[in-house]
Amino acid sequence: MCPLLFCSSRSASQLVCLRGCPLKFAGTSDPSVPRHHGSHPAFLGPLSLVQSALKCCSFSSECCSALCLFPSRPSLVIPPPFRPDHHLNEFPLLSRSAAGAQDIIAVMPAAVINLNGSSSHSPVQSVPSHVRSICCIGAGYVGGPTCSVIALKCPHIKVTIVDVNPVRIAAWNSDVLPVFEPGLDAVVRECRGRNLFFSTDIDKAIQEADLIFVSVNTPTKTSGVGKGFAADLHYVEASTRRIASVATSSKIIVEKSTVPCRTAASMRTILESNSSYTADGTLISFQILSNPEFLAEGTAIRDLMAPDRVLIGSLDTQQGKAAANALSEVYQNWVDPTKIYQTGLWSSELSKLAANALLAQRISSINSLSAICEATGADVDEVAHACGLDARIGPKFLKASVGFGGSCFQKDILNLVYLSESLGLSEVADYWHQVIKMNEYSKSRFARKVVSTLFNTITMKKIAVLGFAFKKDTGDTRESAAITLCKYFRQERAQISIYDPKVTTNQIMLDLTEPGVLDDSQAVQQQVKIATSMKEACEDAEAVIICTEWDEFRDATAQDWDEIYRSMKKPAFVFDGRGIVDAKVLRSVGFKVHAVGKGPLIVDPIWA
Ligand SMILES: NC(=O)C1=CN([C@@H]2O[C@H](COP(=O)(O)OP(=O)(O)OC[C@H]3O[C@@H](n4cnc5c(N)ncnc54)[C@H](O)[C@@H]3O)[C@@H](O)[C@H]2O)C=CC1
Ligand SMILES: O=C(O)[C@H]1O[C@H](OP(=O)(O)OP(=O)(O)OC[C@H]2O[C@@H](n3ccc(=O)[nH]c3=O)[C@H](O)[C@@H]2O)[C@H](O)[C@@H](O)[C@@H]1O
Repeated sequence: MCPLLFCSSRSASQLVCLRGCPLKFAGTSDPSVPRHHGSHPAFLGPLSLVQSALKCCSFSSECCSALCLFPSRPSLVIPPPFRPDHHLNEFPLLSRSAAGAQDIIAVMPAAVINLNGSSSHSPVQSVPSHVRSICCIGAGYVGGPTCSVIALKCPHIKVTIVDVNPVRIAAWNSDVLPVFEPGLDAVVRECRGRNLFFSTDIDKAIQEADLIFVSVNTPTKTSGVGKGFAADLHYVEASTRRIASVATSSKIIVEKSTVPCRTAASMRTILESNSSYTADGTLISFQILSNPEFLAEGTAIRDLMAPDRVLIGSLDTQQGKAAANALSEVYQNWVDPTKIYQTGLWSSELSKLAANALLAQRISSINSLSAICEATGADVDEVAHACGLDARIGPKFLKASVGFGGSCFQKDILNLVYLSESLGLSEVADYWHQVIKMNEYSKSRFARKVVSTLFNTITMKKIAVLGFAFKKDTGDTRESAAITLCKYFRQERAQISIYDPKVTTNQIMLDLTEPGVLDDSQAVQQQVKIATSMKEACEDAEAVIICTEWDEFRDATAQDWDEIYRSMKKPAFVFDGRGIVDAKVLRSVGFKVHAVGKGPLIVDPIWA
């Protein structure tokens, strides 16, 4: 006899198994069995029994369509959509075994959800066609500035930015914002308290919102499958599950985080598998959009105010398009409609990875050429300019450097490499991986040049590092080339003095300490000193290393450099990793200068 209980539809008295076995149904009088739309479960029992019953019974859309899980609390009812054509493995809760062996599973005779996400039985609440309230999950470098600008440009929309990190939220509510970004303070000052709010009350903000941006971090995985390459999506999944569990009305969910191609499908499965009903019994629904962010740090406000394009990916369905139009309407408050490009979901997701890969590829390309320039006497700036004059190539993003940094280029390319490998496209994976390898090479080549030039040893020598952020006009140090260089100098047992106008001492110390290495933080304290000015950093140093292109380094006068030169040990070297100083001026002051991508004959004869 089949051990599972079946209740044919709304009557607890008609007890019969789908295979016709006689059954007794004990569950319906049990107060812990939830009622859903007034219905009793079609199946009820522990997970393993439900699974075996699902295997042995043929399903019909009339009798059961949704699955409920109520492990410990009867109130935790999570009814995912179930299509009659679903294979058992597609049954989200069962295949991912969100349920434990002892959990009781009920299959409810509820709505039949078809492929388009609409219900053929229960009424479904559509997502809003106009946005009056926005929630942004993730108050980071992207969520904060992006939604602050939306609040500025859309005073009729209430924008609430939420985060699990109370310290971050407190900072957003203070006079010292957690993100340094030119122009951001003014935007936040104008909108905060008007239609812009920062909060840790995530559930309330979710419930109030018509549209939710998911703008959480998606770092490279550091363990498990795909370690070192794949994106860690657990923050995205946690946010999605939270939305599903607390939403009380239909919503547009927008992927703002950079994610691997087809992540929207996973989010959709989670949301649909866990969606609930409104107070009046209508099934709530979600439309998922991809709206990747293309802002660059340091110019975020400018990029957000006047974006090259706004990309919105949606499902090619009526509901999908309607949701995309609702988001487009938000942007049209300040963005020209011709700049808003609507695509399919997967194209939009992939375009973000592709754009970053193509940008980083240009930098690795010019950096590879800078090595040839240094070996031949060519000047990389001249080469870049000459190439960039070709309209097909264009002049931007061809500035040779010590190597690119930032939180995204490396992680997104590694993600693309992983995606290509997973698709069996190993040649494609190798191709993009080379962009990262070239970047690593650029950093190590530069570091080796410093050591070899300083007579093959920097042990106990003072090295001044100017700039620690990964680029100017940001306090962000993620993947900064300065970290790689300083770690290299630490291994060579140099004394390092660092000055950056925006990066805090704590952040620098944290970045330079090897995690898990005993006493390393003390060693860093002894080896690394933080200066409060460029001149202080350079005093008594043997070499100055320019890692970040801050304006104050570029704009230092001949007199400033002369003062620095006089305070340093001789010979005094400058290694310009950003190509920002005038080598001729510095040489006239007395420095030996090495600039990335400048041949020795042009810069200085010391390496000839
Ligand atoms: N930083 C940048 O310039 C750009 C980043 N992106 C992408 O945007 C996404 C976010 O990046 P960032 O803002 O730089 O990251 P971030 O690390 O600065 O901020 C992410 C925030 O999300 C919060 N968070 C994580 N899980 C949460 C949850 N379940 N509930 C509530 N809050 C949660 C974290 O506490 C953190 O404050 C990433 O996918 C990134 O690739 C895209 C374009 C530019
Ligand atoms: O997805 C992201 O996170 C973002 O990544 C980059 O923005 P970001 O990393 O903030 O800054 P970039 O200006 O792109 O600079 C990245 C790194 O490349 C270096 N770079 C840039 C340009 C160049 O010509 N040469 C060069 O070495 C910069 O100094 C920096 O270290 C992209 O430019 C953004 O469009 C994208 O949204």
